[in-house]
Amino acid sequence: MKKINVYVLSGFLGSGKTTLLREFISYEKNAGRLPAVLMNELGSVSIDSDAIDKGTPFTEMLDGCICCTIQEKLEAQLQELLFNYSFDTLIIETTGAAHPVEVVDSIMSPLFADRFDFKGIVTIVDALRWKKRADLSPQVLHLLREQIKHASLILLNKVDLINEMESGTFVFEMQQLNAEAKVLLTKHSQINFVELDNLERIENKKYEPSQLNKNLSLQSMVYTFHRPIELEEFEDWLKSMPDTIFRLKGYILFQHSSLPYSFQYSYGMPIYLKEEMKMPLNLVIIGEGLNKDRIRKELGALEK
Ligand SMILES: Nc1nc2c(ncn2[C@@H]2O[C@H](COP(=O)(O)OP(=O)(O)OP(=O)(O)O)[C@@H](O)[C@H]2O)c(=O)[nH]1
Repeated sequence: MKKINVYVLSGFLGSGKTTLLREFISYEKNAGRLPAVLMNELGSVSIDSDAIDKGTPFTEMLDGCICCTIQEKLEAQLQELLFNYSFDTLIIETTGAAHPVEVVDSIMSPLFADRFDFKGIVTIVDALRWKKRADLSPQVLHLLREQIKHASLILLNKVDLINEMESGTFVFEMQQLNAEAKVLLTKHSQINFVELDNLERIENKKYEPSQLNKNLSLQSMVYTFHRPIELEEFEDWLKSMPDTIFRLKGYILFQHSSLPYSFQYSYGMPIYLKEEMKMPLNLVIIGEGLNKDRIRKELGALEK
């Protein structure tokens, strides 16, 4: 039986993993291969699954964060996929808060290691976040470095938001952390996917997941809107948010429109896209040491 090629997409919250995933799925299909997707999301409601078209085998692990049971859950998901579908490529999008090596350990489980050919970890780095990394807590910075260190291919993404000199410096910094991986400069995670055919697995690098998990206090919450809100008031709220809120995504209904907007926010960049149908008005919020009561109160006040 031909083995299934497995790729792990890693990278911090909002770096561009789902953007890459979408293109990767199309590339595989155009090459005549059937891809399957396993998504591991930090939030307890699904937002990114909209990126996957209906014909693609797909399984999702919600709230699958950095807890000690991640491997068990992942193994169950992998088994479910293998049992229910036949496919040629498996793309695993890890939560931005995950250590990619933990995910790789699950793929290597004796339960099905013979079915998989693990190709490597692709790590996407948000260039703007890297530029401002001094603002991050030591734990988050450590996670970012680990994601870079264990990659077979590194995409320094969002280069439209930095200048050329910064790009050069950052590539050098990535290479200092990981001399074996190739570093590509990308916009919207656009790459020549032939790069992925030539990936070489990088192994035997030390990592200490238990220590990482213990100290990292990333949390997520979901706020469900019941009424439309004012765009301007929402933007004021965004500006008042602490820097430790890293990522927002979901659907919001504004007073000026009868249909909701999909909303994405990472590193100071809000993006609104109008939807064509009604969506559940859930907003996923991810950050370090979230003050959930306060956030609920503030968003609640926008609904009045
Ligand atoms: N300016 C700019 N924005 C980008 C680029 N790539 C992605 N984005 C935007 O960044 C946001 C996050 O992108 P995603 O692909 O959803 O990131 P992700 O890593 O999957 O996010 P999580 O799943 O929450 O960790 C989206 O609004 C993208 O449109 C880029 O190269 N430049």
